Amino acid sequence: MPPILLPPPSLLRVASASSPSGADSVCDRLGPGLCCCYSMAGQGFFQDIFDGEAFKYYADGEWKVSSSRASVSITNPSTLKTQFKVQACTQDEVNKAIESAESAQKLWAKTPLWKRAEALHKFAGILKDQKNAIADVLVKEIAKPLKDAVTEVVRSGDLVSYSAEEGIRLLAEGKFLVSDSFPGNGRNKYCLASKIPIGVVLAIPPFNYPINLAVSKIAPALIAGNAVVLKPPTQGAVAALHIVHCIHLAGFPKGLVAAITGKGSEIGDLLTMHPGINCISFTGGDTGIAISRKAGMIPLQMELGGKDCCIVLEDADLELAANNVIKGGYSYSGQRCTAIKVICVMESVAEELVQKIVQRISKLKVGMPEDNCDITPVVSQSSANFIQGLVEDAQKKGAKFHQEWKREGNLIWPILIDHVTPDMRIAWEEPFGPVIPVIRIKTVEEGIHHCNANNFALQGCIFTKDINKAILISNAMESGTIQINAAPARGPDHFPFQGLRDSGIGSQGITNSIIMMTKTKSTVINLPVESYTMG
Ligand SMILES: NC(=O)C1=CN([C@@H]2O[C@H](COP(=O)(O)OP(=O)(O)OC[C@H]3O[C@@H](n4cnc5c(N)ncnc54)[C@H](OP(=O)(O)O)[C@@H]3O)[C@@H](O)[C@H]2O)C=CC1
Ligand SMILES: O=C(O)[C@H](O)COP(=O)(O)O
Repeated sequence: MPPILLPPPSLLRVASASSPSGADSVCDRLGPGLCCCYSMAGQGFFQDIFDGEAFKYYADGEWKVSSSRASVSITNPSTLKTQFKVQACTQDEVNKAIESAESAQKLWAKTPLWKRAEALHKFAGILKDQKNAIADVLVKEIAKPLKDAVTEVVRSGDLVSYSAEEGIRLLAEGKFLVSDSFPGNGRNKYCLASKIPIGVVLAIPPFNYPINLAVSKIAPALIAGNAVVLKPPTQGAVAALHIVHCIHLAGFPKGLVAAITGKGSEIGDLLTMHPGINCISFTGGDTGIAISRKAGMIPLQMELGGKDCCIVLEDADLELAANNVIKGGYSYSGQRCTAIKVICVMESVAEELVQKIVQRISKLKVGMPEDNCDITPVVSQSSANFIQGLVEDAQKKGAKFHQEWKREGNLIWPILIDHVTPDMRIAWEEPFGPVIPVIRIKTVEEGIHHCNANNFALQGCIFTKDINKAILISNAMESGTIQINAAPARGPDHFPFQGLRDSGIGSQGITNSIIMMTKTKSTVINLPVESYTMG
């Protein structure tokens, strides 16, 4: 079926002043059903991945339609209409994809490192060439602001190339050990230890970075000689399928990479408990905790939720702190695990900081992702309802609001909730939305305590001009990463990135991911007599 070509967005939407969401857009006038919204998804370069109704899944080097004849609908968070459909894959299709990945991996493990790197560089190049088409999908699928969507694709291409280069160096090295360093031994044993592939890696990224958090698993896995089975988030699946097409065109061996679509709640256990899976790399919510209890004897890499605590001291640069709260707390409408999720500010400077943040919030552009607004609709109605629940709880318990609560569909206007107390849910829970609580503290220890009392322990940050104090506080904050004088962030993507307690297992970042997706093999040479290499 030829791709449907639609006029550009400007002809489709008429945003009225009162409702920036363009409530009277052509899509609405056309009534319920598949949104007419313009999209480059599955067209031109990507037409092979689309069957005219639903996007295909990818296995054994081919784009396929599921025998289930069923599909999963994906709702555009901005229009609340079905935007895309993907295959609901069957158990048999999952099994076949994993079998094909297992056999392809055996050959891939014998592919020279430079050839693996060459294929990854080719993938990165195609991905970056297609940044606009893929960014357009992110806008429609997860309401990511267009500028951030393009950034995510480019950043992902860079991550793939960096993984290729890092892998060539890292995996070219092993260890050579001699036996006499251990008491009682002479030098008659040589040990050659090297990193070898782990097998088939199951990659499960979340909705908020369906491209970057997919390649952050795929690229390290591939350079390390593994196969990859990708289970993309339902919302974000079409964007993920677009990058899989870039992998397909880069010429990786048939079957080495598979992309299985379907609701995590329906096929998730089949994948995570499958005997053919040798490692799981997961990013998302507490689903990861459930998975860690079901998975077998395999390595797990988990990056879960966060309640990143921002501690502001009396000597802080409050302009800097306020700027970072805006960038670090409200970008992508707070839907980042590393977003600032609670501010603990010394009460002597609290009023001044709050006013600076309030003034900056008033300048944030609220509206649609196509228009590059700062605050766009959150990913789903259930997410918006959850956020509203936390806000209402705080309101009921006496928190002070500096902005009116305002919501239109999934679009939530940014708010700062002040004088938050520990009895309020928002002091502890992760809204994953554009709402930030402020707790006024009398001592730094109160801030550190609040940070450490949470089940989450992903990142945190401190604003102070006293570097010695910053280090001491950072040491006391039990989180995976502490940023000093900047907002939490995962990037740059080669930095180690890890969550403690309920925020994760293991460590990401390109190098740590490559290492985690390998295992060690030792070969010991036993000499008939001791032998010392002489100069
Ligand atoms: N650490 C982080 O970066 C992120 C944290 N989060 C946190 O998680 C919360 C929920 O977000 P959400 O994206 O729904 O996170 P989920 O944990 O529900 O989903 C993450 C991924 O896991 C898949 N999944 C769901 N159930 C299973 C299962 N039983 N077995 C295997 N995979 C499964 C999902 O697929 P499917 O979409 O089909 O369900 C998705 O691909 C957020 O509000 C936030 O608190 C969310 C995103 C990123
Ligand atoms: O899981 C997330 O939300 C991302 O890891 C955050 O990445 P960022 O800090 O680079 O936005």
